[in-house]
Amino acid sequence: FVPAANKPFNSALNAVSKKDTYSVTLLPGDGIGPEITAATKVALEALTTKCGFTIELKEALIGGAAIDEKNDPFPQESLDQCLGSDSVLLACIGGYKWDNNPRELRPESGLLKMRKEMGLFANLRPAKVLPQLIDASTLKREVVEGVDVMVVRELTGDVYFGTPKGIDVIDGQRVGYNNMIYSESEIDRIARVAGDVASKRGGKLCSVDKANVLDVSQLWRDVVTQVITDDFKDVELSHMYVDNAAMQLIRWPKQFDTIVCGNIFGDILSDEASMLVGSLGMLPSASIGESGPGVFEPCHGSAPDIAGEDKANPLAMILSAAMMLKYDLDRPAEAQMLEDAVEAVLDQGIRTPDIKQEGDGCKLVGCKEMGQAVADVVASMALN
Ligand SMILES: NC(=O)C1=CN([C@@H]2O[C@H](COP(=O)(O)OP(=O)(O)OC[C@H]3O[C@@H](n4cnc5c(N)ncnc54)[C@H](O)[C@@H]3O)[C@@H](O)[C@H]2O)C=CC1
Ligand SMILES: CC(C)CC(=O)C(=O)O
Ligand SMILES: [Mg+2]
Repeated sequence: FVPAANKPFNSALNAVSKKDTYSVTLLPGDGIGPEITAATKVALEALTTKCGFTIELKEALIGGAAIDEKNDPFPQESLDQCLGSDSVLLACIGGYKWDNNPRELRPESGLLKMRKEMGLFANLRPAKVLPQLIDASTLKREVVEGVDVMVVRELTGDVYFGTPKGIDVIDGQRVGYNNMIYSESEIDRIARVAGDVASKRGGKLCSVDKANVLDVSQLWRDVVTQVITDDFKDVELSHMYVDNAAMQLIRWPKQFDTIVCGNIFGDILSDEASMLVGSLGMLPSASIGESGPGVFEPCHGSAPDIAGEDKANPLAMILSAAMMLKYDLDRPAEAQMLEDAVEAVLDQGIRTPDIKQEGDGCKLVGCKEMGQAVADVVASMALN
């Protein structure tokens, strides 16, 4: 597992070399998924037209949509299609309709299966505060201005996958249990990704755990310490208990550069970090493994409370597409164009409801119009 020196992080991916035509699997999923997918397609199409290359987007089923059609939240044919693509772009899954299904027939099981079967053990969740959105955060301007944190979340272990698990009747009452479990090798590989990410960013890595109470966290701390001190000598490593980290992220987030943590702590802390940025609808992510295509997905869920109302913010998915261009498709310049276009749209004062402030003088738009606005900017950009 050798870090690639020329990459902004150790993707360790079989990233394809730059070419004219790419195949990408598109997983629209549930809730706001189809809406943000449509908006992202419009933006991507403008980009590929402008830059003269092709991304062949082929849809596949995941989540509730797959349950409804195939009685399986991640059918084998979807997995095969993903594995055969250059990359995968996912919207989001889940919804009330499937909440009472047996566990194996819930949308979330499809998402977990996809991550496990594709070996996507590292999830990179950048929370970078854009100057245009400083006032969209519920926190004070001086707290969030300039924040740039990368959460490196382990994605295929922890309580989400540990066994034994279940709900049994013991001594006449129901008892529910899951197992928080990590092997040394699982910790080692995520620590190497985090060390590489940190060394290519600000050089500071904070490992978050609960080693004061949990044995699994003690092992986490021991292995992370060994990997970083032995093999990433330029990285300054610190450790923090997760309860304190949750508080420090709000108190003074600028103390963090790169954070590494297990699956559940990373899930929670990254949603928290989204409010530094202003909205969960702004947070992209990259899910990567040691080989094969990555999956690029917003951090948020299917937002059933606003689904079908053209209110969703598509920028997290559009920024996830930018991460895909950069890390999986060898198109860093085009990724930068998409990111620049998002900022230009925000500069124009265009806002979906989640990032609109009362009296800010900005124009309120829906999901569709936001996607089109990004596409319009891309179409008007000069090529270098
Ligand atoms: N990766 C995925 O597909 C994920 C799926 N889920 C699933 O999503 C469903 C809903 O879960 P929640 O806990 O409500 O989390 P959620 O992330 O879907 O929504 C939380 C809040 O953020 C808002 N929000 C989320 N994305 C937004 C966007 N792009 N634009 C504007 N507002 C946005 C929602 O309206 C809601 O108020 C559940 O079934 C859950 O299991 C949850 C998290 C991740
Ligand atoms: C539905 C969960 C399994 C996923 C989640 O919350 C996430 O990946 O952020
Ligand atoms: Mg989550």
